[in-house]
Amino acid sequence: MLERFIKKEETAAKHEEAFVGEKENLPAHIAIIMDGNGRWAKQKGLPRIAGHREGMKVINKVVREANHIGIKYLTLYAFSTENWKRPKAEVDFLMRLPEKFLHKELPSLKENNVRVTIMGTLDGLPSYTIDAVKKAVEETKENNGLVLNLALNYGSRHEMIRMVKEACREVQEGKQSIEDIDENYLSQFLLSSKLPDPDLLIRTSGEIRLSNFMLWQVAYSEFWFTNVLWPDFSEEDLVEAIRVYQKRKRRYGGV
Ligand SMILES: Cc1cc(N2CCCCCC2)n2ncc(-c3ccc(F)cc3)c2n1
Repeated sequence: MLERFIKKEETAAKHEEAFVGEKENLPAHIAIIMDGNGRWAKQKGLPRIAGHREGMKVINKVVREANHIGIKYLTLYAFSTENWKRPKAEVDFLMRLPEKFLHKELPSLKENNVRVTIMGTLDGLPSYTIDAVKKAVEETKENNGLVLNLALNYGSRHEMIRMVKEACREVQEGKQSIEDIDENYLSQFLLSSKLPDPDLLIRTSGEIRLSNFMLWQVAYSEFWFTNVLWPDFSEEDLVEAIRVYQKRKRRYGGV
């Protein structure tokens, strides 16, 4: 037990050292497309759901490390509107994960002052999934530490259609003129309207695409792609992504 504690402290110290004097240029908001779970399982001759189960375990490590480093917002792409096309058995398994994750992790999230928010459409999700996420949002709403924003039943094009409809409705009701519609006005209708846009987007498993994820919000984000499959993603991978981000943002006194 002591060895594990020492190891954890050494790891934390190492990471802290990596950022000593480099706290500036930290990304306030990191968004992650947690990809590669099915491939991880296939490589090990396991069913796809084993990859999702393993992928869920990684979240806790990443949340803890992000909180430790001082990241303010962490958005994780847990389930897209396109995921409904997967086999029923896989979707049923996935829909149980929010409840499983929160049953196990909510106490430590609360202990670490993490606020849980959900970005997506809860309509159409199973009641046990809705109940679990609503409970987590309610029980962490006063926390002011890391915001863990879970994209659940989320699709950026759905979000943009909703945004346009809201704007049209306000114009129809005379609350807004067409001439005054600008980025700022439309952004208020985003599902992520209470969060700043991601500074850094990470995608695992080597895929180089956005997959209908926060298309409006990542317009000016830095992207960091890694071949690491999500179940193998580690604190060191997160630190590496942040370090690359910091190097890109370093201006050496220039503009
Ligand atoms: C559908 C789904 C899939 C899911 N995977 C595990 C992680 C790898 C990627 C996909 C599979 N995870 N992991 C955590 C959640 C979750 C969602 C909402 C919430 F409030 C708390 C936890 C989750 N939800």
